Amino acid sequence: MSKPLRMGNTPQSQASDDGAVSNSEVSADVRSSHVSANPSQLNDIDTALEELMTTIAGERSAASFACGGTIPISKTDTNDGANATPTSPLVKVYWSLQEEINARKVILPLDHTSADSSPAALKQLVSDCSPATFGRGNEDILDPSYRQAGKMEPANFTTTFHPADFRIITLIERILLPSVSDHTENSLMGRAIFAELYKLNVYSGPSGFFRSHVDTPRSVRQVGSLVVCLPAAFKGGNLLVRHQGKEIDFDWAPTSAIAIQWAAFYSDCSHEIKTVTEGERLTLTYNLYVTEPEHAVTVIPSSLVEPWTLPLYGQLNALFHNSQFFPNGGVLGIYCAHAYAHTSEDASINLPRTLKGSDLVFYSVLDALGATVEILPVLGHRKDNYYWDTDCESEDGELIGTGLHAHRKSCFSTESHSLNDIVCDEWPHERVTGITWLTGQKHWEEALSYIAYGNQSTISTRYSAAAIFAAIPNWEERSST
Ligand SMILES: O=C(O)CCC(=O)C(=O)O
Ligand SMILES: [Fe+2]
Repeated sequence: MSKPLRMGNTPQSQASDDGAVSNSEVSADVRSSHVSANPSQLNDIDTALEELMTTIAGERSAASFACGGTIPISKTDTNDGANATPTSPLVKVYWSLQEEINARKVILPLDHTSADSSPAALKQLVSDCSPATFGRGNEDILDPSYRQAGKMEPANFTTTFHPADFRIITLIERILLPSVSDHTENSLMGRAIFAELYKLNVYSGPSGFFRSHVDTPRSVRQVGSLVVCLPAAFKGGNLLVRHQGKEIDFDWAPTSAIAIQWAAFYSDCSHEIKTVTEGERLTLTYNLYVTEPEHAVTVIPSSLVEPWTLPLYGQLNALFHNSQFFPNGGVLGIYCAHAYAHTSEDASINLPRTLKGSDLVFYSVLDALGATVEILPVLGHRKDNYYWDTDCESEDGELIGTGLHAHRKSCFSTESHSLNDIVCDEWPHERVTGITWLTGQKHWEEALSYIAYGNQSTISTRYSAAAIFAAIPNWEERSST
């Protein structure tokens, strides 16, 4: 195989937001679906629906500038991820101001059963906070007419609550990340949200508040903020988040004593906290960053998982260092053990990024050892009609796609063309011999459909299996690296 391995095609970029719909397409359906209303109601509904369409189709979608949720506290349940509605155990906060040796502790919500769960413990935490400033330009300002709150730095406290345990970060990725950049960029780069704990804040009744502001971005990669409201009773203190003329009102007071509540929003949203009239509104704030784009081929960043820790590494490394193993180079192949939609439109975006289990290990280890690794489809030998063109199978070797092709639908028929010609024209491939296969085919996807001519015409389909190929350099090259 003379350097047959190359990366697949990059598909065309897609619409900027998932599910975006064109206004004109939807309007017709919408109008015909409310014929019994009176004309003025119709106008109102039409206007509302048009606004809705604009919201949904919006570039940086106004439909998804904020999101939030509630996690009830349960004294007995553990969060094992099995429940659809997860609950949180009591939240412990430990803190220590610099000179102190022993950490102090409060258990929330207060249930008065121990000193750690008493109002005095919470009061201690509040009094150990220092006045919270806010950013204006490049300065940190202390202005009680703009913000009345206490703060503690992450260096001085720790908590048993972690947003990732409740899949909050995953949800934020799914809701807010798609609008940060377009779909193709997000999928291609394997972007993720990273939450950095920024502050513990307390807004105390009867006068804690924070006037309308936009958070100061801590880096160009910051896309938003996450606020987690710990379970402690308070009244007032609504968080209002605004974006493009829309406002979301997070009213956490009614369940403040029995649940953790959270909100996340984009960095460019202005927001404010209304006055806390009673109690303590205790929050953890996090800066949300979008992670550095991963190089499309770096499936496992070796800075995060060292390839030598993967069990397959030892075996393959020994082979690489053996002069008898492929002295003149060669190609190892495994058919993927897991099913991937490798003939879907965005297959070449999603693979190899979404490889799993042994496929991921094989790919990463060989990549780390210096092989050229690629995922390509192999056309199956399935014969599903009488007029099968035997030419197609008479030659040696595998029909390997030149890239991860989307399922092709040919309008050619075997009445006028040989199947060989149809495959050659419609499914770009190379015929490759000499692959050392380590596994057999497991999963098939529709690769090429065409019109098969028999007693009557039918649509016939050939299937492909995704395989990982590793081109191993010859011994001379291997021994010199
Ligand atoms: O506590 C909140 O709800 C928001 C806090 C906030 O806006 C901030 O810390 O910048
Ligand atoms: Fe803020």
